[in-house]
Amino acid sequence: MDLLKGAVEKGCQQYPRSLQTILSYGTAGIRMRADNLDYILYRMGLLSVMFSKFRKGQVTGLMVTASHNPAEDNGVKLIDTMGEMMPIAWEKHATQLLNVGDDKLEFSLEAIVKEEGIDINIPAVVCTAMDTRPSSVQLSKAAVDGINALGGESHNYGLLTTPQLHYIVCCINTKEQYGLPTEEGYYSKLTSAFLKFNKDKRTSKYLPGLHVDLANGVSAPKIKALKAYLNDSLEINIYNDGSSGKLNYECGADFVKVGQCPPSGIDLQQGMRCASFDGDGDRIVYFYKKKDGQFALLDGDKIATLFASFLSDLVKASGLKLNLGLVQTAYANGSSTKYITEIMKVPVACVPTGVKHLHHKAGDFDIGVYFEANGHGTVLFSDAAQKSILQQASDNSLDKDTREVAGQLITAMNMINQTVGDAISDMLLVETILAYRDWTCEDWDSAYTDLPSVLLKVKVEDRTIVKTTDAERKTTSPPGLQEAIDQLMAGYKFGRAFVRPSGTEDVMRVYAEADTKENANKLAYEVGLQVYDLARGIGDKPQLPA
Ligand SMILES: CC(=O)N[C@H]1[C@@H](OP(=O)(O)O)O[C@H](CO)[C@@H](O)[C@@H]1O
Repeated sequence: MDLLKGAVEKGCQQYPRSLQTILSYGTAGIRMRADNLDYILYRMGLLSVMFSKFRKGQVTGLMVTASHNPAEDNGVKLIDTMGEMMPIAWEKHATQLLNVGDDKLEFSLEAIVKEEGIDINIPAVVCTAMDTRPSSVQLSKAAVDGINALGGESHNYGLLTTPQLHYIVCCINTKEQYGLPTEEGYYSKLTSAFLKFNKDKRTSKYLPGLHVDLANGVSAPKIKALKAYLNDSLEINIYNDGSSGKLNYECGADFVKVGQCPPSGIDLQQGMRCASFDGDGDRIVYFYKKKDGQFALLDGDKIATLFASFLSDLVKASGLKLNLGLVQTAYANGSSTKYITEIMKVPVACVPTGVKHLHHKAGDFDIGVYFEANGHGTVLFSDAAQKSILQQASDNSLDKDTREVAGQLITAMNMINQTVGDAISDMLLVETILAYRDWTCEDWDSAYTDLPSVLLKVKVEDRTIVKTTDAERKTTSPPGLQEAIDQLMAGYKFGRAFVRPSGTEDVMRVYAEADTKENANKLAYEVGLQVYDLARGIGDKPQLPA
């Protein structure tokens, strides 16, 4: 294993492991806090080469991207696109490889080779990309050094959104069946579908103007590039483009969703249809001002129901027998789940937090729509579904209308980035559906009314003592916590609450919803106090949300 030895020796000299490191493989990839982050990227470079070899030379992707939390300046999120998404089974390797000391690195690599039966002589290819943080340049270099040190071929795509890198990796691995493996290929695939669907649109209520907050992140240059392909069929007004302002600070999807308010920079007026992306372009939420002047959020749940109802109408009209399902997490608003199951009659699955869980589950359906409430999601079409839709569209024995509906499904499929949740692609599909139905935001929002909900964070000594089950909706430890939550929930109309350790921050998250905002706040606060008391809280006790 000279190759391993060489890679380890070189790497440990140039990128020695930091002594102060906190690492975990959480909901969104590797979370890290260290004096020098470079060594982590170097090791991820090594791991992505291993993965490419494991996949018999298929291309792997490595995205250097920041946390959605602007307060965590020293925290970095690293997403391994690994073709589609890092398989959950490989997370243990990532955690292990990143946590061992320099002296154990070689041993750790050998263990992966052995356990996964990797042929080390197979050539490996890794595509890298990064977001706009100044540190990304240095971090990408370390990743590329790691890739090259293990004999991997690296292709650096520079600045991309996370979903763009996923798309490119997928195009390469499918031998361009999915599209052309370039940024231009990406814009061209998505926008051709958008223009095709919207070419005859005649709307009176829907107006093509959209106001988009880009979180001062990498989507800003990308949306500018996209606009050139849209021929003014969608007017996009850009805010928070990074020319001033800090990444995700007082802007972006997370800020808008959690704070239930517009981002800084947008002076929200009635009649404006707005959207907020997150920093690396994989989440989107919409918002607008209601007639009564209230701020209204159209979050991932609302986007999911919009997509599912649209696709389900098309499937019904096409006569195709395809099972369409929706995947959510415990954070989905109770009203959305009720609406989907009882009114739309679409099956719903609930999985643990983190897009990797939703993505995998969506594969159980012919058409699987998945979204986290925070706006992270997409739609997957099974191979069989794609085949039957394509067949139907070209079956001349069928009437023209039926063939046309199948054609519309194909166009929608081409607009969707099926590799991962993608703010750009989701935005194009939302706009298409609103135009198709000639809907305003109010029309879209009227499907169901969200129950008031609230999110709290509680600091605890050790968040790993809290264990959950039932897709994180119940705790099994510490003893007594679930019983306490059950009792509190019973005291509120439509009361629902759960707690789980965050996978991206060093906190416990508390979620509560109830019939009124005041009750949701009270329930979250009371549950927060129980977490503080029973799970060894530290620092200030939770406060009643304002
Ligand atoms: C309540 C919430 O929004 N949790 C987010 C957040 O994870 P936590 O494990 O809750 O810290 O970040 C993840 C990555 O972006 C995202 O997948 C997830 O939905």
